[in-house]
Amino acid sequence: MSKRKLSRQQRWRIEKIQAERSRRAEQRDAKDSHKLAAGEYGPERPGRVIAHYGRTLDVQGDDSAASVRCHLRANLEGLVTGDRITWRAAQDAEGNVVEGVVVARSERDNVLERPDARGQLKPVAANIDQILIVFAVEPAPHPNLIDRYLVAAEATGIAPVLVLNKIDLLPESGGELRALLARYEALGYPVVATTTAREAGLDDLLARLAGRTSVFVGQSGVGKSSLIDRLLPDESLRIGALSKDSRKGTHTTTTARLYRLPSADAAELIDSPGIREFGLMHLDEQQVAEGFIEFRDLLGRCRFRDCRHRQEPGCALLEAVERGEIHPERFASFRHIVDSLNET
Ligand SMILES: Nc1nc2c(ncn2[C@@H]2O[C@H](COP(=O)(O)OP(=O)(O)OP(=O)(O)O)[C@@H](O)[C@H]2O)c(=O)[nH]1
Ligand SMILES: [Zn+2]
Repeated sequence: MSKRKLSRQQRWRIEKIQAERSRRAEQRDAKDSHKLAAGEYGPERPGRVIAHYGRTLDVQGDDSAASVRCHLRANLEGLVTGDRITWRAAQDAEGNVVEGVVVARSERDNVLERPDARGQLKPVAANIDQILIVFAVEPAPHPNLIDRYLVAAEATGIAPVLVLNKIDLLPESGGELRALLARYEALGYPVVATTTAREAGLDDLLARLAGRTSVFVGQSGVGKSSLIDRLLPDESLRIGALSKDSRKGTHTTTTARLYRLPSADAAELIDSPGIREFGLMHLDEQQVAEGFIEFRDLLGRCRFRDCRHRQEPGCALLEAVERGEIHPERFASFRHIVDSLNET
């Protein structure tokens, strides 16, 4: 295992310890809440955050299809869509669940972040299994752009999947695009080809979505909205199975929301404009290098410890390019991304 992989693991351990600390604090608070709300709320149960609006959340119990508007305990800050939580439900005289209180958050597998207006990183969604990077026959995919998305996805630790949309526009000769896709497939990335213009083509995508929580990202105009419309044809599903009262004051356009797809088994989608814009931000040179998966085993093997992989003698990456083990276009892409980081 390379040195850089280790340091990444160390970072992960620190995060884990911090998460454990806050989990304990949350558990203490949950105990207080237990006493406070004695008789008012039912027993603790597992659930998932479906959407959040400031101090209120929509929660779906693991054992139910409908979501419930929940309050948040005072010290439970920063919950996001996709968080797994513990909650307690309040029932009316007829035994219907009318509202709930969230008492604890479980540890996250991963989290998607984006900078807020002041440039501070803020979590927007958690516990995601895969990032579907959508690109299209038109507007044509720039290989560098795909690499940017892949690097950003790799930095989150969430598995990327490449989705080529608008294959109905693929010319007979579409050799260039196919070669590009084959290159990514050879690196081990799953690739799915779709079209929303024809009836065929969505089955592979549905198979990919089944049993997982996914987000769609990608450049404007590639067809993300069209794909999501196909997957969630029923507007009421999008708004969620909330009662009219619960829905009051909901900002459906800005918040990330989790949807369960009707057409695929246990498939979940988390969507929001903020997530769709996910791209390359806040990354340093080392993260970019780690984001190229074929570089990983070579990192730390250059002659110079501070090698920037430009023209240094004994550079393990340059040598791998020369041997044909790293595709020159991927390497050019790496350079391009690093240079763009230095510009800003
Ligand atoms: N030919 C063809 N056109 C498509 C396909 N999917 C989407 N489009 C068209 O491409 C255009 C952009 O589609 P959108 O779904 O709005 O793309 P988007 O990625 O959501 O774009 P933003 O909302 O800007 O991020 C629309 O005119 C769609 O009708 C497809 O499979 N084939
Ligand atoms: Zn080097």
